[in-house]
Amino acid sequence: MQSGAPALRSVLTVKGQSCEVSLEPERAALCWRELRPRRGRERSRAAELCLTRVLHRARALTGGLKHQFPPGGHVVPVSEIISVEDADAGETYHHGSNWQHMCKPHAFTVHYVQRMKKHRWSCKAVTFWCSDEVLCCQWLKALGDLLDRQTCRPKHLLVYINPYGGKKKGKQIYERKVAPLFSLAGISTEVIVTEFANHARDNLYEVNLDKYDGILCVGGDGMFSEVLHGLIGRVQKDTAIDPNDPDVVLSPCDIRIGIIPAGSTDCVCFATVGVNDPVTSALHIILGDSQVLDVCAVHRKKRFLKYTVSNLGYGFYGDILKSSEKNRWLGPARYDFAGFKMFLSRNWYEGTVSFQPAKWAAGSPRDLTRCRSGCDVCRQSIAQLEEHQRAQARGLVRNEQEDDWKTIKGKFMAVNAANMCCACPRSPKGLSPAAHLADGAADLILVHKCSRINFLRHLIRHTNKKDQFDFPFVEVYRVKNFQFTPKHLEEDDDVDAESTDMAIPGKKNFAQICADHPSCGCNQVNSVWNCDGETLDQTAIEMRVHSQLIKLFARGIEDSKLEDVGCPSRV
Ligand SMILES: CCCCCCCCCCCCC/C=C/[C@@H](O)[C@H](COP(=O)(O)O)NC(=O)CCCCC
Ligand SMILES: Nc1ncnc2c1ncn2[C@@H]1O[C@H](COP(=O)(O)OP(=O)(O)O)[C@@H](O)[C@H]1O
Ligand SMILES: [Ca+2]
Repeated sequence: MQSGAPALRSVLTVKGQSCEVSLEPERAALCWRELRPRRGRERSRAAELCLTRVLHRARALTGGLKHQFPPGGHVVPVSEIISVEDADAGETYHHGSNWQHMCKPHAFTVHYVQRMKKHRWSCKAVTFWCSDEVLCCQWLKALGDLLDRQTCRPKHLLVYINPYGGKKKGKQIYERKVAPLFSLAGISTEVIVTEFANHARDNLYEVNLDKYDGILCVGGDGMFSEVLHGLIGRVQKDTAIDPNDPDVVLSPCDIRIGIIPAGSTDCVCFATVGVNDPVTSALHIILGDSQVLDVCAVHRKKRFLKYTVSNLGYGFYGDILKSSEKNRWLGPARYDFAGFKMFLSRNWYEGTVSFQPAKWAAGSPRDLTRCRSGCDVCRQSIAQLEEHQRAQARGLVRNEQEDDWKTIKGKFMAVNAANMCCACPRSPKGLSPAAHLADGAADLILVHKCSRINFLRHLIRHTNKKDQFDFPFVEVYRVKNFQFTPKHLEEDDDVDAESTDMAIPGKKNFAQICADHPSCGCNQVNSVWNCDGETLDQTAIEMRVHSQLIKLFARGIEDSKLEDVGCPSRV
Protein backbone atom coordinates (compact mmCIF):
# COMPACT_ATOMS: atom_id res chain seq x y z
CA MET A 1 0.00 0.00 0.00
CA GLN A 2 1.60 3.28 -1.13
CA SER A 3 1.35 6.52 0.78
CA GLY A 4 -1.72 8.31 -0.45
CA ALA A 5 -3.32 4.93 -1.13
CA PRO A 6 -6.90 4.65 0.07
CA ALA A 7 -7.64 3.16 3.45
CA LEU A 8 -8.37 -0.52 3.57
CA ARG A 9 -11.59 -1.27 5.41
CA SER A 10 -13.22 -4.68 5.76
CA VAL A 11 -15.43 -6.68 8.02
CA LEU A 12 -13.25 -9.51 9.36
CA THR A 13 -13.72 -12.02 12.14
CA VAL A 14 -11.71 -11.89 15.35
CA LYS A 15 -12.26 -14.63 17.94
CA GLY A 16 -15.61 -15.43 16.35
CA GLN A 17 -16.81 -11.81 16.45
CA SER A 18 -17.42 -9.67 13.38
CA CYS A 19 -15.19 -6.63 13.47
CA GLU A 20 -14.77 -3.52 11.40
CA VAL A 21 -11.06 -3.45 10.58
CA SER A 22 -9.24 -0.57 8.97
CA LEU A 23 -5.74 0.30 7.87
CA GLU A 24 -5.08 3.86 6.86
CA PRO A 25 -1.60 4.55 5.50
CA GLU A 26 -1.77 8.23 6.46
CA ARG A 27 -2.57 7.42 10.03
CA ALA A 28 -0.28 4.36 9.94
CA ALA A 29 -2.46 2.48 12.38
CA LEU A 30 -4.34 -0.78 12.32
CA CYS A 31 -7.72 -0.39 14.03
CA TRP A 32 -10.53 -2.78 14.73
CA ARG A 33 -13.72 -2.82 16.72
CA GLU A 34 -16.51 -5.27 17.24
CA LEU A 35 -19.59 -4.49 15.15
CA ARG A 36 -21.99 -5.92 17.70
CA PRO A 37 -20.47 -5.96 21.21
CA ARG A 38 -20.98 -9.27 23.04
CA ARG A 39 -23.96 -9.48 25.31
CA GLY A 40 -23.30 -8.63 28.92
CA ARG A 41 -20.17 -6.66 28.17
CA GLU A 42 -21.19 -3.25 29.31
CA ARG A 43 -18.66 -0.53 29.22
CA SER A 44 -17.79 0.74 32.63
CA ARG A 45 -16.62 4.26 33.33
CA ALA A 46 -13.11 2.91 33.92
CA ALA A 47 -13.15 1.30 30.48
CA GLU A 48 -14.27 4.62 28.95
CA LEU A 49 -11.29 6.32 30.56
CA CYS A 50 -8.94 3.63 29.27
CA LEU A 51 -10.29 4.05 25.76
CA THR A 52 -9.67 7.77 25.93
CA ARG A 53 -6.06 7.02 26.86
CA VAL A 54 -5.60 4.54 24.03
CA LEU A 55 -6.94 7.06 21.56
CA HIS A 56 -4.67 9.74 23.00
CA ARG A 57 -1.69 7.45 22.60
CA ALA A 58 -2.63 6.61 19.04
CA ARG A 59 -3.06 10.32 18.35
CA ALA A 60 0.35 11.09 19.83
CA LEU A 61 1.97 8.30 17.86
CA THR A 62 0.24 8.84 14.56
CA GLY A 63 0.03 12.60 14.54
CA GLY A 64 -3.68 12.93 15.10
CA LEU A 65 -6.66 10.78 14.34
CA LYS A 66 -8.94 11.98 11.59
CA HIS A 67 -11.54 9.48 12.52
CA GLN A 68 -12.72 8.75 16.03
CA PHE A 69 -13.01 5.05 16.78
CA PRO A 70 -16.21 4.05 18.45
CA PRO A 71 -16.06 2.34 21.85
CA GLY A 72 -14.79 -1.23 21.92
CA GLY A 73 -11.93 -0.41 19.56
CA HIS A 74 -8.29 -1.40 19.34
CA VAL A 75 -5.58 0.79 17.84
CA VAL A 76 -2.11 -0.52 16.98
CA PRO A 77 0.30 1.88 15.26
CA VAL A 78 2.07 0.16 12.34
CA SER A 79 5.38 1.17 13.95
CA GLU A 80 4.47 -1.20 16.81
CA ILE A 81 3.57 -4.20 14.67
CA ILE A 82 6.24 -6.86 15.02
CA SER A 83 5.21 -9.06 12.11
CA VAL A 84 2.29 -10.24 10.02
CA GLU A 85 1.94 -13.81 8.81
CA ASP A 86 -0.52 -16.30 7.36
CA ALA A 87 -2.46 -17.90 10.18
CA ASP A 88 -1.66 -21.56 10.86
CA ALA A 89 -3.71 -24.03 8.83
CA GLY A 90 -4.58 -26.00 11.94
CA GLU A 91 -5.82 -22.99 13.89
CA THR A 92 -9.23 -23.22 15.47
CA TYR A 93 -11.62 -20.39 15.91
CA HIS A 94 -14.59 -19.78 18.05
CA HIS A 95 -17.84 -19.32 16.29
CA GLY A 96 -20.85 -18.84 18.52
CA SER A 97 -20.65 -21.63 21.05
CA ASN A 98 -19.05 -24.21 18.70
CA TRP A 99 -15.31 -24.64 18.17
CA GLN A 100 -14.70 -25.06 14.47
CA HIS A 101 -11.67 -26.27 12.59
CA MET A 102 -10.67 -24.45 9.42
CA CYS A 103 -9.18 -26.71 6.72
CA LYS A 104 -7.98 -23.88 4.52
CA PRO A 105 -7.95 -20.72 6.54
CA HIS A 106 -8.15 -17.34 4.91
CA ALA A 107 -6.66 -15.66 7.90
CA PHE A 108 -3.65 -13.65 8.94
CA THR A 109 -2.06 -13.05 12.34
CA VAL A 110 -0.66 -9.72 13.47
CA HIS A 111 1.97 -9.76 16.25
CA TYR A 112 2.26 -6.43 17.98
CA VAL A 113 3.65 -4.67 21.04
CA GLN A 114 1.42 -4.27 24.03
CA ARG A 115 2.40 -1.93 26.83
CA MET A 116 2.15 -3.44 30.30
CA LYS A 117 2.83 -1.73 33.62
CA LYS A 118 6.08 0.05 34.49
CA HIS A 119 7.52 0.35 30.97
CA ARG A 120 7.32 -3.40 30.37
CA TRP A 121 6.27 -4.50 26.89
CA SER A 122 4.93 -7.84 25.73
CA CYS A 123 4.24 -9.43 22.38
CA LYS A 124 0.54 -10.01 21.60
CA ALA A 125 -1.09 -11.72 18.63
CA VAL A 126 -4.46 -11.28 17.00
CA THR A 127 -5.83 -13.37 14.12
CA PHE A 128 -8.16 -11.87 11.53
CA TRP A 129 -10.35 -14.26 9.52
CA CYS A 130 -11.31 -13.18 6.01
CA SER A 131 -14.26 -14.26 3.89
CA ASP A 132 -12.02 -15.28 0.97
CA GLU A 133 -8.45 -15.71 -0.14
CA VAL A 134 -8.34 -12.53 -2.26
CA LEU A 135 -9.28 -10.37 0.71
CA CYS A 136 -6.75 -12.15 2.92
CA CYS A 137 -3.96 -11.56 0.36
CA GLN A 138 -5.00 -7.92 0.03
CA TRP A 139 -4.62 -7.44 3.79
CA LEU A 140 -1.31 -9.32 3.95
CA LYS A 141 0.08 -7.19 1.13
CA ALA A 142 -1.14 -3.89 2.58
CA LEU A 143 0.33 -4.65 6.02
CA GLY A 144 3.54 -6.06 4.49
CA ASP A 145 4.01 -2.90 2.39
CA LEU A 146 3.61 -0.68 5.45
CA LEU A 147 6.07 -2.82 7.45
CA ASP A 148 8.61 -2.63 4.60
CA ARG A 149 8.55 1.13 5.05
CA GLN A 150 9.83 0.78 8.63
CA THR A 151 13.39 1.13 7.36
CA CYS A 152 14.97 1.75 10.77
CA ARG A 153 14.40 -1.89 11.76
CA PRO A 154 17.45 -4.17 11.91
CA LYS A 155 17.65 -7.26 9.71
CA HIS A 156 20.97 -8.81 10.70
CA LEU A 157 22.53 -8.58 14.16
CA LEU A 158 25.77 -9.61 15.83
CA VAL A 159 25.09 -10.94 19.34
CA TYR A 160 27.60 -11.39 22.17
CA ILE A 161 26.44 -13.40 25.17
CA ASN A 162 28.30 -13.33 28.48
CA PRO A 163 27.47 -16.74 30.01
CA TYR A 164 28.92 -15.71 33.39
CA GLY A 165 27.16 -12.38 34.03
CA GLY A 166 24.52 -11.90 36.74
CA LYS A 167 22.88 -15.20 37.66
CA LYS A 168 24.74 -16.94 34.80
CA LYS A 169 21.55 -17.21 32.77
CA GLY A 170 22.54 -15.08 29.75
CA LYS A 171 22.50 -17.96 27.26
CA GLN A 172 19.20 -19.31 28.56
CA ILE A 173 17.58 -15.86 28.54
CA TYR A 174 18.67 -15.26 24.97
CA GLU A 175 17.61 -18.67 23.66
CA ARG A 176 14.26 -18.83 25.45
CA LYS A 177 13.04 -15.26 25.46
CA VAL A 178 14.84 -13.31 22.76
CA ALA A 179 15.73 -15.62 19.84
CA PRO A 180 12.07 -16.67 19.21
CA LEU A 181 11.03 -13.00 18.94
CA PHE A 182 13.86 -12.28 16.50
CA SER A 183 12.85 -15.18 14.30
CA LEU A 184 9.21 -14.03 14.42
CA ALA A 185 10.38 -10.61 13.23
CA GLY A 186 12.58 -12.12 10.51
CA ILE A 187 15.83 -10.92 12.07
CA SER A 188 18.86 -13.11 11.41
CA THR A 189 21.70 -13.25 13.93
CA GLU A 190 25.27 -14.35 14.38
CA VAL A 191 25.75 -15.36 18.00
CA ILE A 192 29.05 -15.47 19.89
CA VAL A 193 29.05 -16.86 23.42
CA THR A 194 32.11 -15.27 24.99
CA GLU A 195 34.83 -17.54 26.32
CA PHE A 196 36.83 -15.03 28.33
CA ALA A 197 36.69 -11.43 29.53
CA ASN A 198 37.30 -8.96 26.68
CA HIS A 199 36.47 -11.57 24.04
CA ALA A 200 33.69 -9.35 22.65
CA ARG A 201 35.84 -6.21 22.78
CA ASP A 202 38.70 -7.82 20.88
CA ASN A 203 36.39 -9.47 18.39
CA LEU A 204 34.85 -6.11 17.50
CA TYR A 205 38.24 -4.94 16.19
CA GLU A 206 38.20 -7.76 13.63
CA VAL A 207 34.65 -8.29 12.41
CA ASN A 208 33.22 -6.80 9.25
CA LEU A 209 30.81 -4.31 10.80
CA ASP A 210 29.21 -3.53 7.43
CA LYS A 211 27.48 -6.91 7.57
CA TYR A 212 25.38 -5.94 10.60
CA ASP A 213 22.61 -3.50 11.44
CA GLY A 214 23.43 -3.63 15.14
CA ILE A 215 25.47 -5.23 17.88
CA LEU A 216 23.84 -6.79 20.90
CA CYS A 217 25.26 -7.67 24.26
CA VAL A 218 23.54 -10.11 26.59
CA GLY A 219 24.85 -9.40 30.07
CA GLY A 220 25.28 -6.56 32.55
CA ASP A 221 26.91 -3.15 32.52
CA GLY A 222 30.37 -4.76 32.45
CA MET A 223 29.49 -6.64 29.28
CA PHE A 224 28.01 -3.49 27.76
CA SER A 225 31.24 -1.71 28.63
CA GLU A 226 33.21 -4.35 26.68
CA VAL A 227 31.10 -3.84 23.58
CA LEU A 228 31.27 -0.05 24.02
CA HIS A 229 35.08 -0.17 24.13
CA GLY A 230 35.29 -2.54 21.17
CA LEU A 231 32.99 -0.41 19.03
CA ILE A 232 34.32 3.05 19.90
CA GLY A 233 37.91 1.78 19.66
CA ARG A 234 37.24 0.18 16.29
CA VAL A 235 35.60 3.30 14.85
CA GLN A 236 38.49 5.52 16.03
CA LYS A 237 40.98 3.10 14.48
CA ASP A 238 39.08 3.07 11.16
CA THR A 239 38.95 6.88 11.12
CA ALA A 240 42.58 7.38 12.28
CA ILE A 241 41.61 9.19 15.50
CA ASP A 242 44.08 8.97 18.40
CA PRO A 243 42.06 8.07 21.52
CA ASN A 244 45.04 8.95 23.74
CA ASP A 245 44.56 12.61 22.94
CA PRO A 246 42.18 13.91 25.64
CA ASP A 247 41.17 16.90 23.49
CA VAL A 248 40.43 14.98 20.31
CA VAL A 249 36.93 14.99 18.79
CA LEU A 250 35.99 11.31 18.70
CA SER A 251 34.27 9.85 15.62
CA PRO A 252 30.65 8.94 16.38
CA CYS A 253 29.52 5.33 16.03
CA ASP A 254 26.53 4.93 13.72
CA ILE A 255 25.84 1.27 14.29
CA ARG A 256 23.44 0.80 17.20
CA ILE A 257 24.11 -1.26 20.34
CA GLY A 258 21.32 -3.28 21.92
CA ILE A 259 21.33 -4.53 25.49
CA ILE A 260 19.56 -7.66 26.64
CA PRO A 261 19.76 -7.35 30.43
CA ALA A 262 21.28 -10.44 32.02
CA GLY A 263 23.71 -8.93 34.50
CA SER A 264 23.67 -7.78 38.12
CA THR A 265 22.76 -4.07 37.99
CA ASP A 266 21.93 -3.47 34.30
CA CYS A 267 21.77 0.25 34.93
CA VAL A 268 22.36 1.27 31.29
CA CYS A 269 19.38 -0.81 30.20
CA PHE A 270 17.14 0.38 33.06
CA ALA A 271 17.97 4.05 32.50
CA THR A 272 17.36 3.91 28.75
CA VAL A 273 14.32 1.59 28.60
CA GLY A 274 12.76 1.99 32.05
CA VAL A 275 12.82 -1.67 33.03
CA ASN A 276 15.21 -4.63 33.05
CA ASP A 277 13.26 -7.13 31.02
CA PRO A 278 14.78 -9.14 28.14
CA VAL A 279 11.48 -9.28 26.20
CA THR A 280 10.95 -5.50 26.40
CA SER A 281 14.52 -4.87 25.23
CA ALA A 282 14.16 -7.38 22.38
CA LEU A 283 10.97 -5.60 21.24
CA HIS A 284 12.69 -2.19 21.27
CA ILE A 285 15.43 -3.73 19.11
CA ILE A 286 12.91 -5.27 16.70
CA LEU A 287 11.07 -1.96 16.26
CA GLY A 288 14.42 -0.33 15.47
CA ASP A 289 14.39 2.25 18.24
CA SER A 290 17.29 4.65 18.45
CA GLN A 291 18.59 6.67 21.40
CA VAL A 292 21.78 8.70 21.22
CA LEU A 293 23.98 8.65 24.28
CA ASP A 294 26.80 10.76 25.68
CA VAL A 295 30.03 8.90 26.43
CA CYS A 296 32.67 10.04 28.93
CA ALA A 297 36.32 9.40 28.13
CA VAL A 298 38.68 8.91 31.07
CA HIS A 299 42.35 9.81 30.65
CA ARG A 300 45.46 10.02 32.75
CA LYS A 301 47.35 12.88 31.16
CA LYS A 302 48.02 11.82 27.59
CA ARG A 303 46.93 8.23 28.09
CA PHE A 304 43.46 6.88 27.40
CA LEU A 305 42.10 4.69 30.21
CA LYS A 306 38.40 3.94 29.72
CA TYR A 307 35.03 5.07 28.43
CA THR A 308 31.99 5.24 30.68
CA VAL A 309 28.31 5.91 30.03
CA SER A 310 26.68 5.47 33.42
CA ASN A 311 28.55 6.14 36.64
CA LEU A 312 32.21 6.88 37.20
CA GLY A 313 32.46 6.51 40.96
CA TYR A 314 35.31 6.80 43.45
CA GLY A 315 35.05 6.02 47.16
CA PHE A 316 31.83 4.25 48.15
CA TYR A 317 30.92 2.79 44.73
CA GLY A 318 34.53 1.99 43.83
CA ASP A 319 35.02 0.19 47.14
CA ILE A 320 31.77 -1.75 46.70
CA LEU A 321 32.88 -2.92 43.27
CA LYS A 322 36.35 -3.95 44.41
CA SER A 323 35.06 -5.76 47.47
CA SER A 324 32.20 -7.47 45.60
CA GLU A 325 34.44 -9.04 42.94
CA LYS A 326 35.73 -11.48 45.59
CA ASN A 327 32.17 -12.69 46.13
CA ARG A 328 31.06 -13.04 42.53
CA TRP A 329 29.67 -16.48 43.42
CA LEU A 330 26.90 -14.64 45.31
CA GLY A 331 25.62 -13.24 41.99
CA PRO A 332 23.88 -9.82 42.12
CA ALA A 333 23.58 -10.11 45.95
CA ARG A 334 27.34 -9.54 46.16
CA TYR A 335 26.71 -5.81 45.81
CA ASP A 336 24.30 -5.72 48.78
CA PHE A 337 26.81 -7.57 50.95
CA ALA A 338 29.69 -5.31 49.85
CA GLY A 339 27.46 -2.23 50.19
CA PHE A 340 26.67 -3.06 53.80
CA LYS A 341 30.34 -3.71 54.54
CA MET A 342 31.45 -0.46 52.93
CA PHE A 343 28.74 1.48 54.72
CA LEU A 344 30.10 0.18 58.04
CA SER A 345 33.71 0.94 56.99
CA ARG A 346 32.84 4.63 56.39
CA ASN A 347 35.94 5.10 54.26
CA TRP A 348 36.78 8.60 53.10
CA TYR A 349 39.45 9.80 50.73
CA GLU A 350 41.36 13.05 50.54
CA GLY A 351 41.87 14.72 47.22
CA THR A 352 41.16 17.61 44.88
CA VAL A 353 38.37 17.82 42.35
CA SER A 354 38.47 20.44 39.56
CA PHE A 355 35.79 20.84 36.92
CA GLN A 356 34.32 23.10 34.26
CA PRO A 357 30.56 23.61 34.53
CA ALA A 358 28.44 22.84 31.47
CA LYS A 359 27.25 26.46 31.20
CA TRP A 360 25.19 25.87 28.06
CA ALA A 361 23.22 22.98 29.61
CA ALA A 362 19.49 23.61 29.58
CA GLY A 363 18.78 21.80 32.84
CA SER A 364 20.38 21.55 36.26
CA PRO A 365 20.97 18.54 38.54
CA ARG A 366 18.38 19.63 41.09
CA ASP A 367 15.56 20.60 38.80
CA LEU A 368 12.46 18.46 38.52
CA THR A 369 12.76 17.60 34.84
CA ARG A 370 13.43 13.97 33.96
CA CYS A 371 15.10 12.70 30.81
CA ARG A 372 12.28 11.05 28.87
CA SER A 373 11.77 9.79 25.32
CA GLY A 374 12.42 12.63 22.86
CA CYS A 375 13.83 14.77 25.70
CA ASP A 376 13.59 18.53 25.14
CA VAL A 377 16.38 19.30 27.62
CA CYS A 378 18.81 17.09 25.66
CA ARG A 379 17.79 18.71 22.36
CA GLN A 380 18.03 22.24 23.72
CA SER A 381 21.35 21.60 25.51
CA ILE A 382 22.99 20.23 22.38
CA ALA A 383 21.66 23.14 20.29
CA GLN A 384 23.15 25.57 22.84
CA LEU A 385 26.43 23.62 22.99
CA GLU A 386 26.76 23.73 19.20
CA GLU A 387 25.95 27.42 19.14
CA HIS A 388 28.60 27.99 21.82
CA GLN A 389 31.18 25.98 19.85
CA ARG A 390 30.42 27.96 16.67
CA ALA A 391 30.84 31.24 18.57
CA GLN A 392 34.15 29.98 19.97
CA ALA A 393 35.39 29.00 16.51
CA ARG A 394 34.55 32.51 15.26
CA GLY A 395 36.40 34.02 18.23
CA LEU A 396 33.21 35.61 19.55
CA VAL A 397 33.59 34.07 23.02
CA ARG A 398 36.67 33.25 25.09
CA ASN A 399 38.27 29.87 24.62
CA GLU A 400 37.49 28.05 27.84
CA GLN A 401 40.55 25.83 27.85
CA GLU A 402 42.04 27.66 30.81
CA ASP A 403 39.04 29.52 32.23
CA ASP A 404 36.14 28.75 34.47
CA TRP A 405 37.70 25.91 36.41
CA LYS A 406 36.25 25.40 39.87
CA THR A 407 38.39 23.52 42.42
CA ILE A 408 37.25 21.74 45.59
CA LYS A 409 39.69 20.14 48.02
CA GLY A 410 38.30 17.82 50.63
CA LYS A 411 37.74 14.50 52.30
CA PHE A 412 35.22 12.60 50.25
CA MET A 413 33.07 9.57 51.03
CA ALA A 414 32.13 9.43 47.36
CA VAL A 415 32.92 11.23 44.13
CA ASN A 416 30.48 10.26 41.35
CA ALA A 417 30.11 11.46 37.80
CA ALA A 418 26.68 10.34 36.59
CA ASN A 419 26.38 10.70 32.82
CA MET A 420 22.76 9.49 33.01
CA CYS A 421 20.37 9.12 35.93
CA CYS A 422 21.79 5.62 36.68
CA ALA A 423 18.38 4.29 37.66
CA CYS A 424 18.32 0.59 38.46
CA PRO A 425 16.06 -1.73 40.45
CA ARG A 426 17.95 -0.80 43.65
CA SER A 427 17.28 2.87 43.02
CA PRO A 428 14.48 3.48 40.50
CA LYS A 429 15.23 7.22 40.33
CA GLY A 430 19.00 6.72 40.27
CA LEU A 431 22.14 8.43 41.46
CA SER A 432 21.21 11.71 39.76
CA PRO A 433 17.50 11.70 38.90
CA ALA A 434 17.64 14.81 36.67
CA ALA A 435 20.72 13.73 34.65
CA HIS A 436 20.26 13.38 30.89
CA LEU A 437 21.18 10.70 28.39
CA ALA A 438 22.30 12.98 25.60
CA ASP A 439 22.84 16.56 26.83
CA GLY A 440 26.63 16.55 26.50
CA ALA A 441 27.06 16.84 30.28
CA ALA A 442 27.45 14.73 33.41
CA ASP A 443 26.40 15.37 37.01
CA LEU A 444 29.35 15.52 39.40
CA ILE A 445 28.24 14.51 42.89
CA LEU A 446 30.59 15.12 45.82
CA VAL A 447 29.71 13.51 49.13
CA HIS A 448 31.98 14.99 51.79
CA LYS A 449 33.08 13.10 54.91
CA CYS A 450 30.06 12.80 57.20
CA SER A 451 28.72 10.67 60.01
CA ARG A 452 27.47 7.15 59.31
CA ILE A 453 23.92 8.17 60.08
CA ASN A 454 24.04 11.10 57.66
CA PHE A 455 25.50 8.93 54.93
CA LEU A 456 22.70 6.43 55.53
CA ARG A 457 20.11 9.23 55.24
CA HIS A 458 21.71 10.26 51.94
CA LEU A 459 21.67 6.65 50.66
CA ILE A 460 18.09 6.00 51.70
CA ARG A 461 16.95 9.03 49.70
CA HIS A 462 18.09 7.20 46.55
CA THR A 463 15.14 4.91 47.14
CA ASN A 464 12.38 7.43 47.96
CA LYS A 465 11.04 10.73 46.63
CA LYS A 466 13.20 13.00 48.78
CA ASP A 467 16.12 14.97 47.33
CA GLN A 468 19.37 13.07 48.00
CA PHE A 469 21.37 16.24 47.33
CA ASP A 470 19.63 18.27 50.02
CA PHE A 471 22.35 17.84 52.66
CA PRO A 472 25.11 20.27 53.67
CA PHE A 473 27.74 17.57 53.00
CA VAL A 474 26.58 16.90 49.40
CA GLU A 475 27.38 19.08 46.38
CA VAL A 476 26.26 18.49 42.80
CA TYR A 477 27.26 20.23 39.56
CA ARG A 478 26.45 19.71 35.89
CA VAL A 479 29.85 19.54 34.21
CA LYS A 480 31.47 19.02 30.84
CA ASN A 481 34.67 17.60 32.38
CA PHE A 482 36.46 17.07 35.70
CA GLN A 483 39.79 16.02 37.15
CA PHE A 484 40.51 14.19 40.39
CA THR A 485 43.87 13.98 42.15
CA PRO A 486 44.24 12.01 45.38
CA LYS A 487 46.12 13.86 48.12
CA HIS A 488 49.22 11.70 47.97
CA LEU A 489 49.74 12.65 44.30
CA GLU A 490 48.91 16.34 44.69
CA GLU A 491 52.49 17.51 45.14
CA ASP A 492 53.86 15.04 42.66
CA ASP A 493 55.43 16.84 39.72
CA ASP A 494 55.97 13.56 37.95
CA VAL A 495 52.63 13.36 36.17
CA ASP A 496 52.98 9.68 35.60
CA ALA A 497 54.20 8.84 39.11
CA GLU A 498 51.22 6.63 39.82
CA SER A 499 51.44 4.59 36.67
CA THR A 500 55.24 4.36 36.96
CA ASP A 501 54.97 3.02 40.50
CA MET A 502 52.53 0.42 39.34
CA ALA A 503 54.71 -0.64 36.49
CA ILE A 504 57.69 -1.50 38.74
CA PRO A 505 57.20 -4.94 40.26
CA GLY A 506 57.73 -4.97 44.01
CA LYS A 507 57.33 -1.22 44.41
CA LYS A 508 54.02 -0.36 46.04
CA ASN A 509 52.43 2.89 47.05
CA PHE A 510 50.79 3.37 50.43
CA ALA A 511 47.32 2.78 49.08
CA GLN A 512 48.22 -0.63 47.80
CA ILE A 513 49.90 -1.61 51.04
CA CYS A 514 46.74 -0.75 52.97
CA ALA A 515 44.50 -2.51 50.50
CA ASP A 516 46.66 -5.60 50.88
CA HIS A 517 46.38 -5.40 54.67
CA PRO A 518 42.77 -4.59 55.46
CA SER A 519 43.32 -5.53 59.09
CA CYS A 520 45.78 -2.66 59.68
CA GLY A 521 42.85 -0.49 60.76
CA CYS A 522 43.92 2.72 58.99
CA ASN A 523 41.68 4.51 56.54
CA GLN A 524 42.90 3.56 53.09
CA VAL A 525 44.53 6.39 51.20
CA ASN A 526 43.09 5.40 47.84
CA SER A 527 39.86 3.97 46.57
CA VAL A 528 39.45 2.70 43.00
CA TRP A 529 37.25 4.09 40.25
CA ASN A 530 34.12 2.15 39.39
CA CYS A 531 33.75 2.73 35.67
CA ASP A 532 30.40 1.21 34.55
CA GLY A 533 31.19 -1.71 36.85
CA GLU A 534 34.82 -2.13 35.76
CA THR A 535 37.67 -1.08 38.06
CA LEU A 536 40.36 1.40 37.10
CA ASP A 537 43.81 1.02 38.62
CA GLN A 538 44.71 4.69 38.29
CA THR A 539 43.28 7.10 40.84
CA ALA A 540 44.37 10.46 39.37
CA ILE A 541 42.19 10.92 36.31
CA GLU A 542 40.58 13.39 33.95
CA MET A 543 37.14 12.85 32.46
CA ARG A 544 35.46 14.60 29.52
CA VAL A 545 31.96 14.17 28.11
CA HIS A 546 31.68 13.44 24.37
CA SER A 547 28.16 14.39 23.40
CA GLN A 548 25.98 11.89 21.57
CA LEU A 549 28.83 9.56 20.58
CA ILE A 550 26.90 6.29 20.39
CA LYS A 551 23.39 5.03 19.64
CA LEU A 552 21.38 2.39 21.45
CA PHE A 553 18.38 0.35 20.36
CA ALA A 554 16.19 2.20 22.88
CA ARG A 555 13.98 5.30 22.97
CA GLY A 556 14.62 6.61 26.48
CA ILE A 557 12.10 6.05 29.24
CA GLU A 558 8.60 6.70 27.93
CA ASP A 559 6.36 9.15 29.68
CA SER A 560 4.06 7.05 31.87
CA LYS A 561 1.08 9.01 30.55
CA LEU A 562 1.57 7.27 27.21
CA GLU A 563 1.37 3.88 28.84
CA ASP A 564 -1.88 2.01 29.09
CA VAL A 565 -1.27 1.61 32.79
CA GLY A 566 -3.26 -1.40 33.88
CA CYS A 567 -5.22 -1.10 30.70
CA PRO A 568 -4.53 -3.20 27.61
CA SER A 569 -5.50 -1.70 24.28
CA ARG A 570 -8.76 -3.73 24.46
CA VAL A 571 -11.44 -1.72 26.21
C1 LIG B 1 19.86 1.68 52.46
C2 LIG B 1 19.60 1.50 51.01
C3 LIG B 1 20.63 2.13 50.18
C4 LIG B 1 20.42 1.91 48.72
C5 LIG B 1 21.30 2.78 47.92
C6 LIG B 1 21.18 2.45 46.51
C7 LIG B 1 21.95 3.38 45.62
C8 LIG B 1 22.05 2.71 44.30
C9 LIG B 1 22.69 3.55 43.26
C10 LIG B 1 23.09 2.63 42.15
C11 LIG B 1 23.96 3.27 41.16
C12 LIG B 1 24.38 2.26 40.15
C13 LIG B 1 25.37 2.79 39.20
C14 LIG B 1 25.71 1.71 38.22
C15 LIG B 1 26.59 0.81 38.46
C16 LIG B 1 26.85 -0.36 37.54
O1 LIG B 1 27.45 0.08 36.36
C17 LIG B 1 27.75 -1.34 38.26
C18 LIG B 1 28.02 -2.58 37.40
O2 LIG B 1 26.84 -3.19 37.00
P1 LIG B 1 26.80 -4.72 36.49
O3 LIG B 1 27.93 -4.93 35.54
O4 LIG B 1 25.47 -4.91 35.83
O5 LIG B 1 26.96 -5.56 37.69
N1 LIG B 1 27.13 -1.75 39.48
C19 LIG B 1 27.57 -1.36 40.67
O6 LIG B 1 28.56 -0.69 40.78
C20 LIG B 1 26.80 -1.82 41.89
C21 LIG B 1 26.34 -0.67 42.73
C22 LIG B 1 25.55 -1.22 43.88
C23 LIG B 1 25.21 -0.18 44.88
C24 LIG B 1 24.59 -0.77 46.10
N1 LIG C 1 33.20 -15.66 29.03
C1 LIG C 1 33.56 -14.84 30.02
N2 LIG C 1 34.24 -15.30 31.09
C2 LIG C 1 34.56 -14.48 32.12
N3 LIG C 1 34.28 -13.16 32.15
C3 LIG C 1 33.60 -12.65 31.11
C4 LIG C 1 33.21 -13.45 29.98
N4 LIG C 1 32.56 -12.67 29.10
C5 LIG C 1 32.56 -11.43 29.63
N5 LIG C 1 33.17 -11.40 30.82
C6 LIG C 1 33.35 -10.27 31.76
O1 LIG C 1 32.44 -10.43 32.83
C7 LIG C 1 32.32 -9.19 33.51
C8 LIG C 1 30.97 -8.98 34.11
O2 LIG C 1 30.02 -9.09 33.15
P1 LIG C 1 28.53 -8.56 33.26
O3 LIG C 1 27.82 -9.16 32.10
O4 LIG C 1 28.52 -7.12 33.38
O5 LIG C 1 27.97 -9.24 34.58
P2 LIG C 1 27.65 -8.60 36.01
O6 LIG C 1 26.56 -7.64 35.81
O7 LIG C 1 27.22 -9.76 36.84
O8 LIG C 1 28.88 -7.96 36.51
C9 LIG C 1 32.71 -8.14 32.50
O9 LIG C 1 33.86 -7.52 32.96
C10 LIG C 1 33.01 -8.90 31.23
O10 LIG C 1 34.15 -8.35 30.57
CA1 LIG D 1 24.57 13.20 29.96
